[in-house]
Amino acid sequence: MKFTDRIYETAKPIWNQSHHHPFVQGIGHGTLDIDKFKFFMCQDYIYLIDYARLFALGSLKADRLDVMQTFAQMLHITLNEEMALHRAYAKRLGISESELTNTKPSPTTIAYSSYMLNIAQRGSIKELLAAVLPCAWSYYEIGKKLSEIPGAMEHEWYGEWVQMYQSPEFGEVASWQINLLNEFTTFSSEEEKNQLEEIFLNTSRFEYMFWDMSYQKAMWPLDEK
Ligand SMILES: Cc1ncc(CN)c(N)n1
Repeated sequence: MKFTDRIYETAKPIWNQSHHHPFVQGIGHGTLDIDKFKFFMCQDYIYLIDYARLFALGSLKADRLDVMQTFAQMLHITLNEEMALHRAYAKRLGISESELTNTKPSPTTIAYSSYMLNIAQRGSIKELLAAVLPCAWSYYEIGKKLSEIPGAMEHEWYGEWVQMYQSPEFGEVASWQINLLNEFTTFSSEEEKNQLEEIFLNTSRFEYMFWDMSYQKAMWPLDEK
C-alpha cells in the first residue's frame, strides 16, 4: 500500500467532515452568504502567502535539481495563479489589493500558518510535504466533488472557485506532492511514517477548522473597545 493511500484512509473521517461542512456545501449549492465568502477570501489570501513560503523552503531543502524545480513551480503557481483568483474576486467584491494583503489574521489562520511554517523550518523535506499535502489534495477533492453539483461551475459567485480547484492543473499540483511523498518514504521506518501521518492529520484538522472559522467569521473572542 502506498504511504499516501494509508494516510488518506486515516484522514478520511476529517476530510468527510470538511466536505459536509455548511461552508463547503454552500459554495457547491450557491447558497453561501457572500459576507462569509469575503471573510474566507481575505483570510485565505494571507494564508497563501505563508503557504507559498513553504514551497520556497522546500526548494531550499531539496537535494535534487528536479525536486527544486518542482517546488519552484508550486511556488509560482501559488503566487501567480491561485492568488490571482483571490485578487480577481477581491476586485469584484470591492476589496482593494492593499486591504487584501493587510488582512488581520484570525486565530485559526495564525495557528495553521505558524504550525506549517514551524514544521517546514525545523523539519525534514518529508515533514514539510506531509504538512502541505492536505492543502492541495483536499481542495482538489472538494473541487471535483462540488463540480458534480448541477450549476456549481456556472454560479455567478462561486463558479470560478469550483472551476479553479477542480482543474487538471490544480490536480497536477496535488499529484506532484503525492508522488514525491511516496518516493521519499519508500525506505522510512514505521516510526517515521507514524510521525508523518500525525502531521498530515494535524493539517487536515486545520483545514476543517479553516472552513469553520470562515463560516463563523471567527476573530478573537475579546471585546477590546
Ligand atoms: C486554507 C487553505 N488550504 C488549502 C488551500 C489550497 N491551496 C487554500 N487555498 N486554503
